[in-house]
Amino acid sequence: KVVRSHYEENEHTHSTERPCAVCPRKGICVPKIQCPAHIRPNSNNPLCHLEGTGVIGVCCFTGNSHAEELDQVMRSAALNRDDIKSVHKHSHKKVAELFRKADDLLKGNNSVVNITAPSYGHHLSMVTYDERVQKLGQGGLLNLFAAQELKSRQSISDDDLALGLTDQTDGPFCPPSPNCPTAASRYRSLGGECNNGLKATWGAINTGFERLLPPHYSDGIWAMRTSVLGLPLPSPRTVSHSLLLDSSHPSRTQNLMFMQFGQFIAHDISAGVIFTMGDNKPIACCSGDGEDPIPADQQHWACAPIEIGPDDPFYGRFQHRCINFVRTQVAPAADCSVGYAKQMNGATHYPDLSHLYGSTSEKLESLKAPGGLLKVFNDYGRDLPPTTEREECVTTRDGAACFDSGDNHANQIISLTVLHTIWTREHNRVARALSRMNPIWTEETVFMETRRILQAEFQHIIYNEWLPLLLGPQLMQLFHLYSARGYSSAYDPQVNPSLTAEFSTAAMRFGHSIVDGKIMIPSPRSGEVYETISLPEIMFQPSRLRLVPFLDRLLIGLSMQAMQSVDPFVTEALTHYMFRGVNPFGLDLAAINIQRGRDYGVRSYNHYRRLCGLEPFTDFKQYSPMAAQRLSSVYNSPEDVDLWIGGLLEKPVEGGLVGATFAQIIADQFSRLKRGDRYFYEYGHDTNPGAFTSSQLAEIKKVTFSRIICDNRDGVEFFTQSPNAFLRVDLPGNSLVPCDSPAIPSMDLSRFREM
Ligand code: HEM
Ligand SMILES: [Ca+2]
Repeated sequence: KVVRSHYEENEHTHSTERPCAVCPRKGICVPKIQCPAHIRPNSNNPLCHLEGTGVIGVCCFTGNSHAEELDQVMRSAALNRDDIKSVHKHSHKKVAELFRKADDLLKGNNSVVNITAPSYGHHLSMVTYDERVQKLGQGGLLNLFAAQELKSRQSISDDDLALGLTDQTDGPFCPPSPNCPTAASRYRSLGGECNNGLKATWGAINTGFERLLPPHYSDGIWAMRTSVLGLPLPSPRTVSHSLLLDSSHPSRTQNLMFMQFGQFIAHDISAGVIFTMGDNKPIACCSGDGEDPIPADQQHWACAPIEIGPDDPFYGRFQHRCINFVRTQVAPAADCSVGYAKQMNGATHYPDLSHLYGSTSEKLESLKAPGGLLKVFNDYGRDLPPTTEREECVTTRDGAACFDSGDNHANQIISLTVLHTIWTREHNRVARALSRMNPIWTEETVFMETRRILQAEFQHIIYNEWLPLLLGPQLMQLFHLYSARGYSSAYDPQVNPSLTAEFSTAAMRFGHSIVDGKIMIPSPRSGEVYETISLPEIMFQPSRLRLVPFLDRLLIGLSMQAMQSVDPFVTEALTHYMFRGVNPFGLDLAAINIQRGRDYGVRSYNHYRRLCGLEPFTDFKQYSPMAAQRLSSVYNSPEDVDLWIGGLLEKPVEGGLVGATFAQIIADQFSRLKRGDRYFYEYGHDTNPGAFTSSQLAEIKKVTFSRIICDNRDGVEFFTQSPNAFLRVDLPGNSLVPCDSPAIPSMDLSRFREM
């Protein structure tokens, strides 16, 4: 039988008979993206057939994961000791100088973002209160400047740098190693450390994003990318307003709950940590409200403000020439090595509900209530998340409320706050049931067992319900993402679960295209819209949650309203008005996404096409005529196109929502998060120290998101729910049914009674 590769039309026709089905030299046949080393010059990775699919992959010799293993072998000569010593000294001096300069800036009155400015909302979406970050961030810079200095002394080559210098373990800063218990804990650690028996920091909070491909920094280390033609890249704001229009294209299948759940997943696993002034104050890079960039010699060194052209169709009206943008902190490598910048993730990389429970014991303690419960704000008989005194909501007038969460970002948009509410209630529901069944358990046991069950429910919903709708059946199968029948045996201790820069700055941000600028709140009288809320009105303004019928109405509204499609159309709520508060303008999230990709040193779009085995677009004409015309009006070369933009222009994969490049970056990420997580809910006792019994696992696998909604909403006006919570209710087979319908099964918690 002759099969044609679906990845690369002209590549190769060959037979599924041996030897194509078998890799030489103990190579493993994997999708191309899982073997980044295959695109290196001189690499010789034979093509092969992926098991059972006829799809073409490559024979990979680098452990079926990152390019890392090979990098170590390829590292050239060791560095001279004296050289290193003087480099360390230089680096300490430079960091001390920078921080002194930043302190001086604080004395002026122009350096901190005003609390009423839209950029303050941006800051609140990213700020971390983890005290360890300050020192780690400085350490990251120390090691970074050491790399810069070594390079300027010509002690290391560009190739060495691109390969990450992973065996050079002599940077000026060494992060503290985690203290792992000798016997593995039954529960995940709060910060994600000690998951991998040998690599204790893999997937932990405050560690770096890994990457699929070596970075594109213009100095090889941290400076932001320029055009391949040596010119500056177009301003991200120009790209945004020239390419991304606001026009409604509702999805024919998915509802807004799919969107909202996506953001909820994103907040669990991905949270870039940006630089701040002392005391966590937001750095200002523009003067006033955004009139102009602050002159370079007076700017904070972490500033990379986005320039707005004088003829900007929106910001021009306000004579604005600048959008505030602060760069992401750099994480020191666990092995103290020096090298190019890897940005710091302020969330545990695993989907473990860290945004619900917090990632430090101090935070967790502040969220716990007696009886193994999570604290709530009991609002006239309804449980809402606990309120916070921190200034992070737009109004503080009487009756307003602002809520706490594990990650401090739950108020960003009210539909996100609603999901935090639902999961808080689910914790307390399960905890009460466990505690009734197991009266001898301590409060702590009740709490930790409940957390373990909720983490499993959440993972099950992601892999069983959410991802298949995003990626379509073929990639789900190719990347082994479907749930197993019983236990899964996919764990691989060689796989680094860490998020990739490409996933966080581009592929997973497909979600910004599916946001609708308005949320329709239905009235209990069927078919009528009671209220249409414009999105910027509910950013950092969650007080509506206190209105008794609101939570139920929003939940049903999210399931009835279509989400937007993944395409180059993004709502103005995000591109003009994000976090506007009381201002006539807000921020442009699209421009921020593009700048963030450049901040992380993510390569241009074509590199990832090649990585996925797709033909690169070397001529703008290879895009659709409309896109080609717009792209060529802003970019100097097709090799410059930003990954997030290129990805949004692709047409969706069969049965999924995103195009081939995003789909593969996302599939690769969730495959790592499964294979590289010893505590993944489907693993048995041979792998997982907190494994479920097979009958418990079978109960967990009955859980759907519709069940979680049914069990935890108020049930005041609406009593029905669609079986698939992420699909439109007008699809055949998904119309609203009562919550006790067999179409929405429940897990039997009696399986969790201790014998
Ligand atoms: C509901 C409206 C949403 C708003 C207002 C919003 C806003 C934001 C903001 C302000 C950032 C930080 C940008 C930066 O400085 O780099 C961000 C990052 C991000 N967003 Fe959204 N977002 C929304 C929905 C979504 C959805 C639906 C998804 C996914 C399905 C998503 C995925 C992400 C990801 C992956 C990041 C990167 C997080 C990080 O590592 O820092 N967002 N978003
Ligand atoms: Ca997490």
